[in-house]
Amino acid sequence: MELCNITGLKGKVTIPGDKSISHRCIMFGSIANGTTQIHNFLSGADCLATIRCFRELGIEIEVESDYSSVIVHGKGLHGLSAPEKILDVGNSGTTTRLISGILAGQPFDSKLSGDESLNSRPMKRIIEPLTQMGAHISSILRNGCAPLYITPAQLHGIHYDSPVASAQVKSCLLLAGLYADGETSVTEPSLSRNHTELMLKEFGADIRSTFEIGSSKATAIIRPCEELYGQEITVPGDISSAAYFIAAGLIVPDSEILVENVGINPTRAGILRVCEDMGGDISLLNERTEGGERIADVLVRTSRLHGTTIEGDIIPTLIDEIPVIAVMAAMAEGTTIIKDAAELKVKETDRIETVTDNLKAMGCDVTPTEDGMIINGGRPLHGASIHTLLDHRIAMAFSIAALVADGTTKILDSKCVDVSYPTFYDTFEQLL
Ligand SMILES: O=C(O)C1=C[C@@H](OP(=O)(O)O)[C@@H](O)[C@H](O)C1
Ligand SMILES: C=C(OP(=O)(O)O)C(=O)O
Repeated sequence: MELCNITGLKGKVTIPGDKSISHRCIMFGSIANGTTQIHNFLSGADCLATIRCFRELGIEIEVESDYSSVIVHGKGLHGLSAPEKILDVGNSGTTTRLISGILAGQPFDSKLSGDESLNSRPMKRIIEPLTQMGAHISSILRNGCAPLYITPAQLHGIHYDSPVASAQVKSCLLLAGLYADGETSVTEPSLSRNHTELMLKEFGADIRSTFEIGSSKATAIIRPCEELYGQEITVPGDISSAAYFIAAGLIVPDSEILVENVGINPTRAGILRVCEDMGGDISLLNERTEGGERIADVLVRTSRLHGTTIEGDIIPTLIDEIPVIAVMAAMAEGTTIIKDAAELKVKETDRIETVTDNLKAMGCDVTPTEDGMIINGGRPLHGASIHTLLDHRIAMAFSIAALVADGTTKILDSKCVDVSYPTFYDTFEQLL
């Protein structure tokens, strides 16, 4: 994909369904009794991997040709059947870690494996606590990564003090907790996205959250239950996808964009605070609650941004948006410091490296650090070849950078946007 400098992005865009919520609808619907009807499902490759895995586990999942409606014919907590082949989790960390929690409680063997990037991401973070619960789960190559092999075991409830704020680790253990013989609780250093807690409650699970006063620690507690019940769910637009249009509206000269239908759950919406902190002209319109999730339309106008510091508890609430926040920081006056974000190193790529390498290639003054980066913004960016290394977030973030860079920017392997936002470039054209 080749892109160049433009001005005046005007109009409105509607954001496709949230990736995290779409995954969970399929998973929870599969182990619930009755049907789960999903509207506005995200047809990104990651969520299609989740559908593929649950079909392989014997679940009938009907999809409209445009995925506007998906129906999951759940078979209850104990209704999955043994897969005939290795479960292919593609590029999706969420599929891998959440499904492992469910598979650990099944009376059959399963193996799962993904693409090269997925199979190099750390799985010890779920193998260790699941093993503490009594699960039989191992890394087939003994390198702490997928492919994973899971065999039947009786699970026990544990308390797990997680060293990382990770919704995938938390959700994996909570799902395993559905199959345990007692209460399971997970404490994380600060609250990560809480869709699992909100949605499992709607499905009828006995789950609650507690927060330590005077500390940022958060604990989610689940007790095994008899059954879950199918739901009708409308998936809110994904704030992680909205982020590209929010950033474009703020940094492309003479722009005004209304980004419609954005999920603004506080555990996801850190980017909105950062835009405000950077001096962005951003407002929330038409705020509403649907299916327990807060939603709004986000209006952004071109703004003179300035640098900021992003650190601490806000990091888990914007972890996937850091690549595009870094692009905004490159265009902002002054210095932006991003720290406490070492988790970036274990995403689809090492995003500290991919973001800083590509920003440097465009002429930005940026220094990678152990847990983030320091960006001295305000220098003009120039067109470059962007090495996405097949990371969808890098492709989209640098497509936005291309709009404010001199000359032409070439996004290599731009097709990888399909992972989370297959219609990204089409939506873009609506604003030109
Ligand atoms: O639970 C989820 O749906 C996700 C959790 C986050 O990962 P971690 O749990 O590894 O932080 C995030 O980066 C990912 O895109 C989706
Ligand atoms: C990290 C991401 O996803 P996952 O962990 O599910 O692969 C992402 O979408 O940016």
